[in-house]
Amino acid sequence: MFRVLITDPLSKLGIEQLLDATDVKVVQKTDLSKEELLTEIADADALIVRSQTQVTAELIQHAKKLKVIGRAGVGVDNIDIPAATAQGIIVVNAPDGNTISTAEHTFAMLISLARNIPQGYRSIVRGEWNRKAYVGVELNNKTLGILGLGRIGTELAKRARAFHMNVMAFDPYLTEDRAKKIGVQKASLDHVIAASDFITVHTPLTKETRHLIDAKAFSQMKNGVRILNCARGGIIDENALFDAIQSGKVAGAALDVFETEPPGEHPLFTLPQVIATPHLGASTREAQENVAIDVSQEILHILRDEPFKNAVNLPSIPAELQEKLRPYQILAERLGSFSIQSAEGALEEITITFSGELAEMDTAPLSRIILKGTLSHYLSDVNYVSAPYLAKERGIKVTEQKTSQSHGFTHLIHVGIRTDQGEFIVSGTLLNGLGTRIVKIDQYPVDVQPEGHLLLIHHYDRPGAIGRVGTILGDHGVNIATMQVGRKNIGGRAIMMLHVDKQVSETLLESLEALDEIHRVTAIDL
Ligand SMILES: NC(=O)C1=CN([C@@H]2O[C@H](COP(=O)(O)OP(=O)(O)OC[C@H]3O[C@@H](n4cnc5c(N)ncnc54)[C@H](O)[C@@H]3O)[C@@H](O)[C@H]2O)C=CC1
Ligand SMILES: O=C(O)CCC(=O)C(=O)O
Repeated sequence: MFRVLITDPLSKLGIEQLLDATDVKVVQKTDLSKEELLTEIADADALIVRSQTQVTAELIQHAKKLKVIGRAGVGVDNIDIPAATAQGIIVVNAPDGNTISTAEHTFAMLISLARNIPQGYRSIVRGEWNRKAYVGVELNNKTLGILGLGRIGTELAKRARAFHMNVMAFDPYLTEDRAKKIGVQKASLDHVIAASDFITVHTPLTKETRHLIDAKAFSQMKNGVRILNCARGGIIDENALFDAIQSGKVAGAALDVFETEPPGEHPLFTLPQVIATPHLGASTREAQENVAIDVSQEILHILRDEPFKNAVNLPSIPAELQEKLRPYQILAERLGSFSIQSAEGALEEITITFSGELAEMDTAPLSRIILKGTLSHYLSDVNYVSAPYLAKERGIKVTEQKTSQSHGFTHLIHVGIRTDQGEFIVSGTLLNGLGTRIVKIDQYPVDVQPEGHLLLIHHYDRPGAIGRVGTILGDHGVNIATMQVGRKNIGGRAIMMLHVDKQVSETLLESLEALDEIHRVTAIDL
């Protein structure tokens, strides 16, 4: 039974599939203290949050069983992604469900800002009738500058175009083609900042976007510019905004998000030019249902080991590709494990080569699995989320390459290991109907099923060597299930690959290594 902990309010309808699942126990506890949260997380398999719960490295450390953190929404800046990745926890979000609601909210803020609607309302309910104080501006023919033309920025642009605004956008990933399709002018950051009557930000909050709009940016803007932030507090420097409004440079600002939430009695609220909402961008019935449905679905897929799509700390893999790669997973993991157990010395580099039909596919997920297989030999709790991170942290170079040459096989995976003591390479394939096979160890062709207890023996090709190995194994009560011998030339170096029925002892390995014709014996357990 999977325990799914939900610590922020979520749509009940949206989480119905979790509540109905017979393999899931849903625990919904909001407004938990830090201590309560640390206790609750200890035995949770999945955690679902919105933006309130701060998923810190400390919280993640207390999560002993956690496989997945689900964010019912877009922004994951309340989740310590590197800490989750290091601990092998998948982070998923619901990127599409609240796009329309947030774009509509931003548009509502845009009109409210242009026409002083909140200020007018506040005045009239105070009993005033002050029409002169709240004269606004039209949107028609004005320039809207959008920083970040992703999902929300794009939907906002469409709405602004319908109001006959000129829309200008800066986004590092915006192509001329896409800009044309959406009907916006692609421009540099400086140009958008200098030419817009309204500027709205729709980027995530990252190191690069923190204070994207600062005092210098304000100084480059048109006089009387109006600013909107319905993305994340911190993208706009709030102190600089305060100064820019006071100096008259900025005519008004509409804010849905704040550097600290809740913002309390914020100095910006003392300025009549500022209108604000308490992070309501995604607060519609529809958006909340959508994101809860999406994130619940992803959580179920991950817990049940099924294909999923919206991982933030893993490259997204289309379900169709996941299905295609699935048969290779066992081979990949076993090759990773085999290679590291066979090599001697401290691991420095892993080179993974995909050949034949695999060279045509996106094999990055298989590389992660191979890496997991390799690193698991040294480290506990490695999974395919944390494996690349852990390799990098330890200075292990990982290279993936592809070649069309598959030496008569439809596909091959080669795993090359370089340690401080030498190099080792193993190649494997999936034989139609016959399962996984190791087909080459270093330069020796073999045909070995990568499973169970194996003995890899490097020896010199001399008469009697095989017999003596058999005798020693027999003396230690170890039965040989299969045996393969590979050599390059008569009397030269050779290998024996044995499947044995049980794990072998250190004493047995030492007895084998004591034989003259043997120079190395490695026990491998897969
Ligand atoms: N107020 C609210 O309730 C909500 C706020 N949000 C916020 O809105 C943000 C945007 O959401 P989506 O449009 O769904 O995300 P998205 O990922 O579709 O779009 C973000 C865009 O920002 C661009 N970008 C990244 N760095 C940039 C930079 N330095 N300069 C210019 N552009 C940059 C990206 O290329 C991307 O196109 C989210 O990250 C989230 O923080 C999202 C939903 C609700
Ligand atoms: O959960 C919420 O209401 C906040 C939505 C949001 O900010 C996001 O999806 O990034």
